[in-house]
Amino acid sequence: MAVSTIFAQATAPGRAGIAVFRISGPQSSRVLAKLTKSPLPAPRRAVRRTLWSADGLGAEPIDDALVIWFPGPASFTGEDLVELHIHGSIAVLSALARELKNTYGLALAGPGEFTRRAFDNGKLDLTEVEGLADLIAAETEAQRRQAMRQAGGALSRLYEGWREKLVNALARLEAAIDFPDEDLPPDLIPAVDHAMAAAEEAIGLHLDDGRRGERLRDGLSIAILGAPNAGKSSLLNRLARREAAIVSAQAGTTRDVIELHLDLGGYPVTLADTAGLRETVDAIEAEGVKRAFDRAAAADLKLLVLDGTALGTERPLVDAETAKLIDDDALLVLNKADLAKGSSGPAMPHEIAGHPVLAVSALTGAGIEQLVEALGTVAGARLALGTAPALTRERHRAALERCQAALLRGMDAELPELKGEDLRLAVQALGEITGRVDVEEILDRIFREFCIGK
Ligand SMILES: Nc1nc2c(ncn2[C@@H]2O[C@H](COP(=O)(O)OP(=O)(O)OP(=O)(O)O)[C@@H](O)[C@H]2O)c(=O)[nH]1
Ligand SMILES: [K+]
Ligand SMILES: [Mg+2]
Repeated sequence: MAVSTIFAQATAPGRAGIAVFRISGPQSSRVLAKLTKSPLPAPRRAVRRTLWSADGLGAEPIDDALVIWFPGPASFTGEDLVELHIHGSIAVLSALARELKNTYGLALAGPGEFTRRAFDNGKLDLTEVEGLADLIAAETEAQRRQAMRQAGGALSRLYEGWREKLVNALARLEAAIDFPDEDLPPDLIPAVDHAMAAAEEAIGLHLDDGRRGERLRDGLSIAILGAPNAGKSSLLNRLARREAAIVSAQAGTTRDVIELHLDLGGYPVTLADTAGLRETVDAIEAEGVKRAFDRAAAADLKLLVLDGTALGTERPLVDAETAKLIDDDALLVLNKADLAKGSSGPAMPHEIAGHPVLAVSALTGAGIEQLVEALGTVAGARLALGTAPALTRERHRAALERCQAALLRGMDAELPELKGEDLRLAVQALGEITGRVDVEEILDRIFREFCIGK
């Protein structure tokens, strides 16, 4: 089937100084020459050209543009490709789109179609495609760095490296099975087992990373929890620097979980305000409290807000419901320090139940800087990029777990045929991650180099 030539606006919709159109496919050069009424410019050089409309009665200029000609395969898609940098007005954009469709019969690209073509033409593998998608979606510095690594092939090299070693082991094993009469080295099976064990160990270490790569993509989830009126919503607003949640003196104000995203020192964080924890007969509030506990269980970090005005009174500083949530993933915050800290008042505690406590005032902003710093430290510790590339997607995790299981089975298998089958499944699972799957092709290549006197 003939490959179609597609076009799309590469920049975001709406009015802008400049917008970029991309055209990819076999018709690209013809369209560019006709559209500019000029010969093709030198490859990969930006040149200024008038774009002409051939639509309607007489020729008419559409826009004054910068055009770049990328002959395939040295282009993003691997096909002949053209970039048109035009003025980003709605009228120019629609005039050009109309021209490309009506005069040249080009098809508007579907979502991801340019990248799909890049993948089909071997310009990117699947992890690189995903890295590119993450780079485009990156909101914080750490996300950008992780995405850049992956788009640059760091994960691809890691997984392909493991796969290549396993394919080699598989080729040797298959040779032993297919040519049993030949004199094969006696240490062949142990060597295959050794290769499987080494890969299994490396994959195990990679899987056991506290999900930091996946967390970095999603953001660290922090839940703000505590008794009614402790000042949770006030704290959320203070951290967000806007009035995101309703604050009132009435206990039981917040019902729904209110979520917002923050950039904490380059790390993405999802902050959730929740209903005040208490036993209640109000059905709606009770549902809110249930959701708060659910959120507490799902959160990476719990920010437990205590009401500092309870200091030096009969009221307990830590209420029974909040006490249930104190564990290693909890950070205690003593709010309303502005009220609690009088010259005659009781001293602020620095720890409760062995957990450090930060004194803050959501009202005045006192202590908030220290709190942000503490949260940033936690986010950094949980999300920071290590030297080895991190696992970033559930899809990869699932395939790696399948690979690992196959390796463990295969290492135990007595029969070489069964060992080989598991090894083949392990190789297959790794190949699915990058999308470079064809085992047979690699086996053929390796077999050809195999010298068994045949
Ligand atoms: N003085 C003082 N008042 C505060 C502070 N933080 C919150 N408040 C007040 O405490 C009351 C309750 O604040 P909220 O932020 O609504 O408390 P909450 O924990 O979200 O309450 P619920 O949603 O009902 O559980 C409001 O009147 C706030 O103005 C603080 O740091 N200092
Ligand atoms: K309240
Ligand atoms: Mg609230």
